[in-house]
Amino acid sequence: MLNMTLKGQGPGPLPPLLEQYVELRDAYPDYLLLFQVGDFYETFGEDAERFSRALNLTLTHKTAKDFTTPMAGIPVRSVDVHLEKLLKLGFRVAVADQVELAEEADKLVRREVTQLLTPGTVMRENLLKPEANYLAAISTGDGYGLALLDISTGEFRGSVLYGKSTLYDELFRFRPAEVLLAPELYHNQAFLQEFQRRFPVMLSEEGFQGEVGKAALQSQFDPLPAGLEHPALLRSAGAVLAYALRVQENGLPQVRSFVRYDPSAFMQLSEATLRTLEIYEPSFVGDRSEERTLLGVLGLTRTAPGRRLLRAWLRHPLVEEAPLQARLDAVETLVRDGVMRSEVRKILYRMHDLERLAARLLAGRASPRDISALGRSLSLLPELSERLVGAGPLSSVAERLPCPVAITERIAAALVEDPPLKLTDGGLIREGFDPELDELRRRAEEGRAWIARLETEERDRTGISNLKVGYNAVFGYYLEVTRPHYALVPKDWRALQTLKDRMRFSTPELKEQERKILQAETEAIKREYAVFLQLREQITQAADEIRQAAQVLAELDVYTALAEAAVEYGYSRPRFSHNGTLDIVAGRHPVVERSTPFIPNDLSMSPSARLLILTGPNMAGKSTYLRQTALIALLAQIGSFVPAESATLPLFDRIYTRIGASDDIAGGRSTFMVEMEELATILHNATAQSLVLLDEIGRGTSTYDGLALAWAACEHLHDRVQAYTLFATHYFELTALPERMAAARNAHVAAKEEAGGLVFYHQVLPGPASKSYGLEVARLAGLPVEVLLRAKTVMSGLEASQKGLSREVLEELLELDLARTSPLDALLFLRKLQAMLKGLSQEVVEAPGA
Ligand SMILES: Nc1ncnc2c1ncn2[C@@H]1O[C@H](COP(=O)(O)OP(=O)(O)OP(=O)(O)O)[C@@H](O)[C@H]1O
Repeated sequence: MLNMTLKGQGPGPLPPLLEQYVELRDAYPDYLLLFQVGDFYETFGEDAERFSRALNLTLTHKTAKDFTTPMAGIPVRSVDVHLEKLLKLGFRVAVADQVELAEEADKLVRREVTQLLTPGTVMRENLLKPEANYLAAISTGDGYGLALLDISTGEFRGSVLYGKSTLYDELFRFRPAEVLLAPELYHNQAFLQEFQRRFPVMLSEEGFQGEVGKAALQSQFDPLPAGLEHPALLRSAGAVLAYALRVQENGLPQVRSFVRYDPSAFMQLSEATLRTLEIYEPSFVGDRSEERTLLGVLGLTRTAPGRRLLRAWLRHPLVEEAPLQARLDAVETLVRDGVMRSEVRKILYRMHDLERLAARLLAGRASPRDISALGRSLSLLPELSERLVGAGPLSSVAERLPCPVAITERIAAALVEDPPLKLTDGGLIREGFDPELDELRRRAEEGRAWIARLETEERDRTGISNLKVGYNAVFGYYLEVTRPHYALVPKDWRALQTLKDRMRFSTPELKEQERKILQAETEAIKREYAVFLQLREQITQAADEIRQAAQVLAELDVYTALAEAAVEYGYSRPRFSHNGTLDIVAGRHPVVERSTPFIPNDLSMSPSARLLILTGPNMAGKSTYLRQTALIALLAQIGSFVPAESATLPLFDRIYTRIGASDDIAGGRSTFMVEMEELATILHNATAQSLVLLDEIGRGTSTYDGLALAWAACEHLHDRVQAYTLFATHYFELTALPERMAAARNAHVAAKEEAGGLVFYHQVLPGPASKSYGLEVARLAGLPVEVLLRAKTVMSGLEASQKGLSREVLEELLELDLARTSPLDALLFLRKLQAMLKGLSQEVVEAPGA
């Protein structure tokens, strides 16, 4: 239903311009309408207020007779910068352009919505980052159906996920730019709130209406792709497609297939793990620089598809050895052959984003520049292929790399070196490519030559020594004569224009030549357009080959980047053990070592030594040690070399981390609650093939609760789950675990108190730490001396009071006068003491198994 109102004031009716605005705005209720008025895109009323707030623009007012309303606008020429910001802020934008020229001053020109833009369906290159840009849809019914579509490449995939946390983990890996929620989720307040908190992106329930999804799928695919049998997945895939088709009215020919994938076929990494390991972004909120992330260190790819693929590999590490060894073989070849590596990297550097070029080609949106870039990129393939042939494991890459020579040559023959952006301006097709075009150009050239000759010929004929032939847009070609020569002007010249000291003339022959030139030029432009479309059509036939080339190149790019990192940072090839041995010699943290001189550390584990209790002062490097172990395992399982002198690892099915405080105040969950929820997930889901890293579990609650929980969690992981567990803790009581558990070991990070204060060695050694250095670290951090002294006193008090409790018992004993105690009294007294001790032991350490 239309809502023909606009926030404003005044008794009068809406002026016609605003009426037109409101009509268009109401036709796209969920979009911010940018309404072209001459050189500006304007917004009015509430939208103007929203728009100006979002982009920090000045809010003005549109005032007409008896009516005034808020107005905010941006210049048409800088619209892209603003669109980018709006999309990032999660706006959907409809752009309404003037579609006719304003002939009379007060006539209302026609305007139409010419573009719809939403964060998840952007196709225009200048509004996209190199990373994948996903639109996701989620629905329910025997699990969650998750569909993901990146229309900039045509990637379309989906999965069925069981459990909300699995869904969140998966979404966190893909980071969609926009999400469509089925009504049952969109109208579930609790779900919606939680979802919005986790994924602050554009959300709506669009695409799920009635049968639109099914219809969209049927129009896109015939028959429906396999994998869409699951009802929830079918609904989500339909919704994504229907929504994208609504925005991209010319269809989505680049979307040619659907892949259903199973996340359990890959190593599982929870959202918390991806965050704490700082794979994509630093967890420290004040620092958003990518350098502090794994991707920042490893991201030495040279092409956009390579960059996307590396992200995809990090998202889904493998759990099978054979494909990992194949990746590692490829990386190793490039590690060993530095010359080849640098040559390949040089070639890759010159490649354009073939994946997106192919998508634009299929979507009929490739510009002359796109085709030219495509041609230049494809022309590098033979050289690259040649370089890889015979290069051991890389030969298979060369074999899979298509070389569409005919297309490459055709582009080179057809397009000029540096074609214009617009295809309607001409000047894009080379001489000699199309005879008809050549003929038209020859005709225009002939006319121009005739005119060039005219100047000298007419000078000679008339005796006007400074006669000039000129051109302007109003009169076309003219002959120009200055005042002193007016008398020499022939009779048959027609005056066009009189200026102060000169006159301009035309002749029938000149007009005729001009007409010929103009006609030939116009036809040439038309012909060029037709030739270009034909060329584009022919190249589109090769889109699949181009796509395949893009994929193979992306893979090669990732291998080369990983090899470059391996050489640059001194990584080694990991080995996978079959007997469960984990043996890391001189392991390092790949990110921390980039900014600090790093002390490498070893780690040895096996099924018979699978729980490591790690103690040591704060700041010693416990978390770093835990994280580096996880990162080494993760890198090994994407097929990368690892930061260690040598590393042998089992293939892990999951990596779980519970490191660092992460509270969720907005979500109403305390630090402790978040910690316990994450611990619960780990204890429920970890297996004997999982790597579990726990840092100071239980510190968010009272010491005894915390210790008891930590103890019980360790026992569970050791006895039941039997996962590889690294447990960093400040509870010294836990160092007693190895005495009770066969596969538990102690290790500590060395530090020593010296005259100048605490010295950290960052060295991991066997056995428990000797003492806690909490107060010492607090002193290093600059706590006021009074507070430190008081803390010391309190600590001695606490220690004494722990002992004191048992002293209470002793004092009772001492006070007992044995001479006056009957046997019955003695018995009763003993019972009292026992009760006291029982109360005490319950309160202090009721260590399980103690
Ligand atoms: N092996 C190492 N070599 C060099 N520097 C290190 C090493 N390990 C840690 N560090 C440095 O020490 C700092 C503290 O490390 P980390 O946070 O791992 O300590 P921690 O023992 O977990 O402390 P806390 O118990 O307070 O959490 C890091 O920021 C890092 O710069």
